[in-house]
Amino acid sequence: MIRLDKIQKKYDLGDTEVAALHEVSFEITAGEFVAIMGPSGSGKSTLMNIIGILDNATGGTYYLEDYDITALPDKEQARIRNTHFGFIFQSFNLFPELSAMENVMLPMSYAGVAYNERKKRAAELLDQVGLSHRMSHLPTMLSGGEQQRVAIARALSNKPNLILADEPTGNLPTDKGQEVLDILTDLHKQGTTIVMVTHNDAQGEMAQRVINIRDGLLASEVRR
Ligand SMILES: Nc1ncnc2c1ncn2[C@@H]1O[C@H](COP(=O)(O)OP(=O)(O)OP(=O)(O)O)[C@@H](O)[C@H]1O
Repeated sequence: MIRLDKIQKKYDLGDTEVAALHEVSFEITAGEFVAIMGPSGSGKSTLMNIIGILDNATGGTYYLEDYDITALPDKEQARIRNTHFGFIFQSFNLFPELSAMENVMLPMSYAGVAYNERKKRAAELLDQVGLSHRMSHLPTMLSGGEQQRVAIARALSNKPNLILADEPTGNLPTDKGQEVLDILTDLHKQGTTIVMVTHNDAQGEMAQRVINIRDGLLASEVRR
């Protein structure tokens, strides 16, 4: 599904350069649950941003299904990003002026789904994450765990093949983090491919495969 071939990322800071990734190569097969682990500053978020086509590599080739992502124009990259990925971030990233329901509906409007269908699907997804009683709440009226569950419902709205989760439990207390992980584990059982950045060893153990990044290099890999 995903193949990274010698992916490099350099950030140009004018008079200096930061090399965040050095020739990272690996594949992710459809249906896998992969954890990406490594110390702070090792390049995990940079790697996730490249996989999710939120940023471009400065070297190497990224294949997603039959697409050579690195060779595509921005517009085509955006279309693939919107149709293939669901994103979950550490800081939830909900729109504060939109209700839970409207936040979940939003990506579907970008994808051209009709209003009634958007509303129906958003209600189903919020129900799936246990928030059918919170649909009209604004994010500020929701707890952190509830906000992250809205973010998961939003990530699922366009039926993505792949969920990219960057420290999804980083801002949550342990019990609420566990609820989020349980939802991700269920999604994986239903066939969704999941790539998750985590600092937490116990969470890494929930994945089938752990990719360890150190100083922008793939340091080791563990498969279960
Ligand atoms: N926009 C940027 N401009 C310049 N340097 C950057 C930028 N983003 C990241 N870096 C640098 O690239 C390296 C990798 O950063 P990255 O955010 O990918 O690490 P990380 O493993 O996700 O860290 P953390 O666990 O702390 O989130 C770091 O040295 C960081 O300072």
